[in-house]
Amino acid sequence: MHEPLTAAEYKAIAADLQIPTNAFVDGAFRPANSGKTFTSINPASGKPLAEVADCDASDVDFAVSKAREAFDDGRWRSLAPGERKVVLLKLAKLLERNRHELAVLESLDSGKPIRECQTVDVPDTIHTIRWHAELIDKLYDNTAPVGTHALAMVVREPIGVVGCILPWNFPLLMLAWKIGPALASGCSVIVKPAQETSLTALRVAELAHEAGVPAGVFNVVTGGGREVGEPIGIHQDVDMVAFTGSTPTGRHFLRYAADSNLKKIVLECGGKNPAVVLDDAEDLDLVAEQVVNGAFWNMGENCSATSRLIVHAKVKDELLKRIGQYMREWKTGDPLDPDNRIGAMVSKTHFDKVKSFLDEAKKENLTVAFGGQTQQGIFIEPTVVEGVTSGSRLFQEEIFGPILSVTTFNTLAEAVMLANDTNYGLAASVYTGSLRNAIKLSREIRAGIVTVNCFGEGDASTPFGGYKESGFGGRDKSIFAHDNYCEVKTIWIDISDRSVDETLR
Ligand SMILES: NC(=O)C1=CN([C@@H]2O[C@H](COP(=O)(O)OP(=O)(O)OC[C@H]3O[C@@H](n4cnc5c(N)ncnc54)[C@H](O)[C@@H]3O)[C@@H](O)[C@H]2O)C=CC1
Ligand code: BAL
Repeated sequence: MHEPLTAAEYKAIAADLQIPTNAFVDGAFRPANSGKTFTSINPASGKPLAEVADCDASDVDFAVSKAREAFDDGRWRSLAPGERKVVLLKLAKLLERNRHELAVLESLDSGKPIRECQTVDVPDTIHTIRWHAELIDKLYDNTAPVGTHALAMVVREPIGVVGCILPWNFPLLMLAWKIGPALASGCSVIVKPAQETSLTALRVAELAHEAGVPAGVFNVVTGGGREVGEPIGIHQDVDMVAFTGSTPTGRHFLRYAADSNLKKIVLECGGKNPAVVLDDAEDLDLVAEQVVNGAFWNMGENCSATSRLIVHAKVKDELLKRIGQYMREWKTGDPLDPDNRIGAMVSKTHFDKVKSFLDEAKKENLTVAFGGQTQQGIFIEPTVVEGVTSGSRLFQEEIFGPILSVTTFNTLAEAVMLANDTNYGLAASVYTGSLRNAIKLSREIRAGIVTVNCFGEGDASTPFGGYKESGFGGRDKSIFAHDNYCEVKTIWIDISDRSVDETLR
């Protein structure tokens, strides 16, 4: 279904793209109230890709009023779940039909390799929308065990108007992780894409409208964090914010909620994810392949990227040799060429941040085992740095780029201590031939996702989110995500013959 095209075919699609550039509010594209735009850059070429509406608080106010209107009059929330499902499945179909265009737009806007856009970002986006659509007419409400004198119904209701604040590393997929359950549940959404990557969200909103999502239910307001994100965060009429991005920005949203209407906040933030390799790991080739994929997939611009290799001292040299071999398959270059697995960093600002960690490695006299170079433009080669200790910035800080640090240990207790020795707790991988060690480590590592003898993020049916400073308030994906977008209401119906005095007792 998601058959790859050739580089020439992708370039032909790129040349013909109709790029959406205005905000999408109340079922129509609109420029910013101020008429201002910002330039979206193609990170691979450094050239302008589009002039996008640079919205502000007045655009947010308008979008929220339309989203509220749509929520209150019930044009979406009051449909039977099965009716919302039909519309969302139609959206999935339209996404499928436009899959090549969406993949190319995503790649041009973010610098991601097209092979990943085509094989992961777009199909997983479609699958996520389908999964939540298919779930929604199979969820039952409950009755509480209160006895026969009353019927106590416990019902879920859509929470209302939801702000979805998106990052730039998976623009389509993070959109789907938020709007999938939010729209299926009956909420209205105001999506704020990252400024670096606004384009695919606009196209999806247009397709959702075509699929039959009513006007006002799915709005996209483009612009900066301070100009659009903050007004959503402090808005009195936004009931919830679902956020993916950095931990410092996540903290802002907790403050916005505290300073406004105590809106519900769900945060999916950064990670500093370990791959722990024990000396009983059975197949070091498999370990090397998985670690390389975990570290360098999406250029390491991934909150769940494997960024710390914590390896038993006995197997470190052998594993690094094999990692070096697998890294040869990870060519850096033009993201629209499906042979390349490493594209451009998302922006010059982010490139500078990631490069500063290469400089830091030099400053700390660490050994660069592989890579370590930048390439013309804002490309960074996959890099492995050895001898990193827990005090190093490379060990503690989220790099969000293709840099893997290597630290050795000698005992299991030391491995657990190192794995847990950061403020983050999103994901971890454990490589071992012992079932006992796999279970022990999976339990002792404080992270929301632990994979055994593989790297991965689960699938649509598994919750995604972190412990500690990696997350707050709920999980993305799976049936748990629906809880984020719902209030729980108790409806108590007394059917006893008792007097008021008796029922009060
Ligand atoms: N957990 C994750 O998936 C992500 C983590 N990051 C981390 O964050 C670092 C910085 O990247 P950024 O793009 O600056 O991420 P960010 O966390 O600042 O941006 C995420 C979203 O929040 C918005 N935003 C930014 N500042 C805001 C504010 N004060 N109020 C309201 N909304 C605001 C942005 O416009 C964007 O839509 C990266 O180097 C990486 O370490 C970045 C993107 C995704
Ligand atoms: N790995 C998918 C979620 C994220 O990076 O934000």
